[in-house]
Amino acid sequence: MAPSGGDRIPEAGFWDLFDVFYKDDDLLSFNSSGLENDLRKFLFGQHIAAETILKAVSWFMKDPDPPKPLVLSFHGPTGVGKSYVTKIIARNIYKMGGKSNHVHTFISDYHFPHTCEAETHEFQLRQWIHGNVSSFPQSMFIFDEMDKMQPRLIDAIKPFLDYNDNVDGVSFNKAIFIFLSNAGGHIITNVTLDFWRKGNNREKLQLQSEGMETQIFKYLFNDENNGLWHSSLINQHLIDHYIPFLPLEQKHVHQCVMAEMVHLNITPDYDVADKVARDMPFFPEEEKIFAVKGCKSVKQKLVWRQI
Ligand SMILES: Nc1ncnc2c1ncn2[C@@H]1O[C@H](COP(=O)(O)OP(=O)(O)OP(=O)(O)O)[C@@H](O)[C@H]1O
Repeated sequence: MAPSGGDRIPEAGFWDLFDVFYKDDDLLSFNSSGLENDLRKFLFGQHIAAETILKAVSWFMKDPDPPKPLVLSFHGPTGVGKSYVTKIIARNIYKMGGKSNHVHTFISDYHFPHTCEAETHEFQLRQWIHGNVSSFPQSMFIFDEMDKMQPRLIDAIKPFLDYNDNVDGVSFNKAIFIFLSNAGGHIITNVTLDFWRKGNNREKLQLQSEGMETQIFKYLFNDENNGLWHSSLINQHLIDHYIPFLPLEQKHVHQCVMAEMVHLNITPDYDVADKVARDMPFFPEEEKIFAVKGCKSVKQKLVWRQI
């Protein structure tokens, strides 16, 4: 009964009815090499994200007494694997992976559409998180379109993210919070493009290259149009890692097509994958180096070819 199932956040107290379902032990014994293998095998073209996520999640999962919950903020253009990687993380933590009752996904526009109901949403969101963590401390909360979230709601979850022994008798220090957004995506794209134009090997691009991490941080700190700016999450340093997802090139889209063929039980065909990848739109106008939609709609293109 997580919001990811398409349900609105229920009335306060509603989750008490489901307490019994949260008693099951859905946790896997965490193994960092399992996560490493999955990231290496299934996540294409995201060496910075893969490395940072592996270190952050492994360190956190192995700590028997973390001082605060793990808070990750994923940034990047569309279709480059931000949501996808949350599933990879989830399946290395929970037996039921992303379908676990302990993985809760909130989509700003869907779950919190009306500013006028902010007070109700704020209350329900707090209740939902508090209730779930009190039943299952290792819960995971994913906030999609975080930059569009009302600052008031972001501030509502702040006490859960901080260095607190407990909030109303519940410790949140074993929970994981992941924020997804396109905020800062243009900075990541520009840095990657500059790097490419200088003839550098993409894999040599690092979090600190061209001050990328600082640039993202500064942008979030200064851009009045994104919800994070208005909240105090950034200046109170409650986010542990800002993780950039790079724009994908044609070879990565090709890898996505090959993976999707396996997923769809189609015999993988390198040439067909090549055609599908080439058919996707690329930018900038002159060089056509990055996929406009990343690996989004690869599945639709493939299915379309099968009809
Ligand atoms: N780097 C990648 N490696 C492997 N598959 C990928 C990658 N990026 C995207 N995909 C595929 O494309 C689909 C769409 O990607 P995803 O939903 O993760 O994009 P996103 O970065 O969250 O985009 P948005 O910002 O628009 O929400 C995924 O389900 C996955 O199948």
